Amino acid sequence: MAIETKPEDEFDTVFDQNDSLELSSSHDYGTAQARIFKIIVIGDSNVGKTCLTYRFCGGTFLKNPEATIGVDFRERTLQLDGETIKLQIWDTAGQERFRRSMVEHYYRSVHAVIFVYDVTSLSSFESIPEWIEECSRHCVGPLIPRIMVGNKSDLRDRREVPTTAAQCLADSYNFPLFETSAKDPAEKEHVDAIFLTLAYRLKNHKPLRLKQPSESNIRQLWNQREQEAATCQC
Ligand SMILES: Nc1nc2c(ncn2[C@@H]2O[C@H](COP(=O)(O)OP(=O)(O)OP(=O)(O)O)[C@@H](O)[C@H]2O)c(=O)[nH]1
Ligand SMILES: [Mg+2]
Repeated sequence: MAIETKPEDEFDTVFDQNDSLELSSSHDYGTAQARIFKIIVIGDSNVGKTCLTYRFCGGTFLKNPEATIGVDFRERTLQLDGETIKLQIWDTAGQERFRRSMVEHYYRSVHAVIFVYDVTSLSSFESIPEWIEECSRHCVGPLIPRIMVGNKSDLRDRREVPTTAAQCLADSYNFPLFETSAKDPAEKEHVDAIFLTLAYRLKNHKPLRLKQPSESNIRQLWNQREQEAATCQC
């Protein structure tokens, strides 16, 4: 899957400009006023991180996604209370072999973290504490907003993780919990709401400006990612 450095091109075609949540596409990409926030999305492989971030940034369900190698970047610009906020979303690889060399990059200067599990996979839910630990090991401070998302709620007959258990875990960490589906079009606004929750929190609590990653930084990550893909035995 190609790295996405300029997703705004596709925003123009897929976003509903009359969105009731007052989200805008990226016509104002690059404006000096925009505050930029880096959000990383982590969790086991196959839980739907790519589909969730694609749903939020691209507006549709991504059919036949490939396993993420290293990281894919997505972006969406929002107008919140008259302010332009740019969410720079790092869709990370769940597979250890595809993420190993990138982990340091993920956590550097992160503003918020989304932990994703699959409600039809108990093991992905049981991994959440390990992902939280990894986050702490990389010095992500307690003031960095974190949320937990149980994806694939459309697969009602295959559910393995009860909401009560998930709520219990989320409460123990003091994280908000969302259950949703990247696939179900009826959940589109709910997916938006997850990211909006973070955006509002960041907007109200984070005055700092994140420097836009330079083309050369992105190129460096991309090269690293391609090297990994080339040496992969599968
Ligand atoms: N039914 C259903 N399937 C989903 C949903 N989200 C993702 N999927 C499917 O789950 C599989 C994995 O989705 P991805 O988004 O690639 O998962 P990922 O977490 O990015 O995986 P890695 O990149 O390997 O870490 C794909 O077959 C998707 O079609 C959902 O909400 N409902
Ligand atoms: Mg992925």
